[in-house]
Amino acid sequence: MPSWLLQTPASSSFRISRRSQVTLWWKTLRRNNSTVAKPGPELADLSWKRLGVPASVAATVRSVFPHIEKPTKTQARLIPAILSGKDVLLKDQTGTGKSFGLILALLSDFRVWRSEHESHKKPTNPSVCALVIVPHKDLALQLARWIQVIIESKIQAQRPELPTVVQVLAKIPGEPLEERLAALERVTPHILIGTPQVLLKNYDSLKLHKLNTLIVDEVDYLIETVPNLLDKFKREKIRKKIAKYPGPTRQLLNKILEPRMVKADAPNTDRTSAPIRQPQIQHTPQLVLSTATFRGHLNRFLFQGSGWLTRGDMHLVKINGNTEMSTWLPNVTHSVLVVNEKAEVRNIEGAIVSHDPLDQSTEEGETTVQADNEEAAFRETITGELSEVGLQGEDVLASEAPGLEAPPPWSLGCIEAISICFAMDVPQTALLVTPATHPIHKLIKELKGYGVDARPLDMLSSSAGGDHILNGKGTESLVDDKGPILLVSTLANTRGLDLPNLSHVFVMGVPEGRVDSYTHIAGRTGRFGKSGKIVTIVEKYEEEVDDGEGGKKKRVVKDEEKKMKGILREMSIVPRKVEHFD
Ligand SMILES: Nc1ncnc2c1ncn2[C@@H]1O[C@H](COP(=O)(O)OP(=O)(O)OP(=O)(O)O)[C@@H](O)[C@H]1O
Repeated sequence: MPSWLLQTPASSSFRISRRSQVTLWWKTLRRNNSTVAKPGPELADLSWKRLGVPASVAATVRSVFPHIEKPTKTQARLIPAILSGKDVLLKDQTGTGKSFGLILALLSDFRVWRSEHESHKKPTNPSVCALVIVPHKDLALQLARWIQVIIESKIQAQRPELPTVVQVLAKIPGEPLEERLAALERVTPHILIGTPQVLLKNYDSLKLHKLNTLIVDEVDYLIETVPNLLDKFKREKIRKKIAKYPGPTRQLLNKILEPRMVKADAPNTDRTSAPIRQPQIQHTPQLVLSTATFRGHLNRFLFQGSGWLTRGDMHLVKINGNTEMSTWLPNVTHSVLVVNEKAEVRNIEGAIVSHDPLDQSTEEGETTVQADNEEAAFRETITGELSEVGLQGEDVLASEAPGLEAPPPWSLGCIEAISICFAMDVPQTALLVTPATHPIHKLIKELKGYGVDARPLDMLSSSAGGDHILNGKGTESLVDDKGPILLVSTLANTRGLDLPNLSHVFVMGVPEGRVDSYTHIAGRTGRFGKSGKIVTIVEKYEEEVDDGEGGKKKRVVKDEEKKMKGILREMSIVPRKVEHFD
């Protein structure tokens, strides 16, 4: 295993909105009358330097990431916004370089490094300057790896020790958390990247008193909000539940941004209900929230319920990119395979042989998709809150303990469909995204039985993901002489991960968060103009089972095909046929 992973700090000193929703977003932007960073054709030509990235950082990026020639449009708006010290709300497609842009901005931000500029002496009361909250350990490791590659590049004349620059605080399997906490106690990094539960649990030992920048990546996943379209009673119930049991990210933001919230809640002398906005509350860190699926209800919560954005419109930049998946991932095709109770596999109804971007025909009916989606997105958010990666791994192992044999939650037809597509189509690397409830090791064993080289996605193992972030360039080195591999993971553990050379993503079942989840899963491939295929395997059957009361039979219907049709229609995606199943 390469040294940087072994070297823990301790050992070294939109979803695609329909048009109406896009309009709503923009209306909200206007109503809030804040500074909106508008794209311009000239942005593509801007050099890093013009964005505020120091020449040395820009030269290093060019040297260690040769494929990165110029800023993306998102980065051209994001980096100056962060450097301005304003709060930033960023919504743009998957794979537009949002996370990379966040890291570059931090590396370019004088405020993050100022203790070293101000004095050559060791600071007496050092503080973390930038805190980055991410949903899972692999994303934390990926971001830290990018920073390490830049900091330790040969062309950097002075190379600071990595733990002084960045540390990761997350549960890493096989590594005691205490070691990371001890390292954090010994050396305060400028940038701390962590997962919410671990950060919250250890909040009192984090040195955040001079925090400049607070970033939440994949924010819609980390901050639970009440979906719009549920009925009033349900909405109220969920609101109460969230108020009683706020997730760890909410709690962290409440603690860190408390001075702003106190001011906002203070008695208002002019007897209006408008929050008080005073310059003296600006000492709280800048807040940066980023995701590809920034929903209206999250937006509303941020402005009307959170108390976090009380510095006024002059202190806020909103960046809103393109939201149509068909335009942002033009080289990605979407297929759905439907498995019945006899393990027979067919293409979803309405799938076409060749993709015609002009053919956007849709079917009638299924008007409840939006409401379902909102509710499912909420459920997924809550699940995400409760299951950080480490915990989920433990759950999986527990469910696979001997003596607890339960029938697998997938059908044989699903496994066969994946195996056939994998054998026929995948040249190098594919990803299989399963529901969080699936026992991954059992699934892998079953896939291996069909000849698939399946491995759990694991950034710490060079043979199952780690090489990707280690070489910083791609997944080529994942593939040994044996042939293509299938990395297996859950949605919770793949959000935001960058695996540039994936050609295929297989999805088992309807993603729980519906359109939002599907957007993030699909966004693992087809990044930066590459092509990719998403194949979702769903079940449709009707069967009679005992009702458990008096031997009567009841009819059980599972129709995931209908749900997938709804998702694709909402995203204006026309599915393509997988030819092996015609
Ligand atoms: N300016 C650029 N030009 C070309 N490639 C870039 C550029 N910036 C970042 N990349 C590449 O894009 C990938 C990173 O994308 P990143 O994870 O930042 O996207 P993202 O918008 O955060 O995606 P997601 O929404 O899925 O989290 C990396 O492979 C990185 O090398």
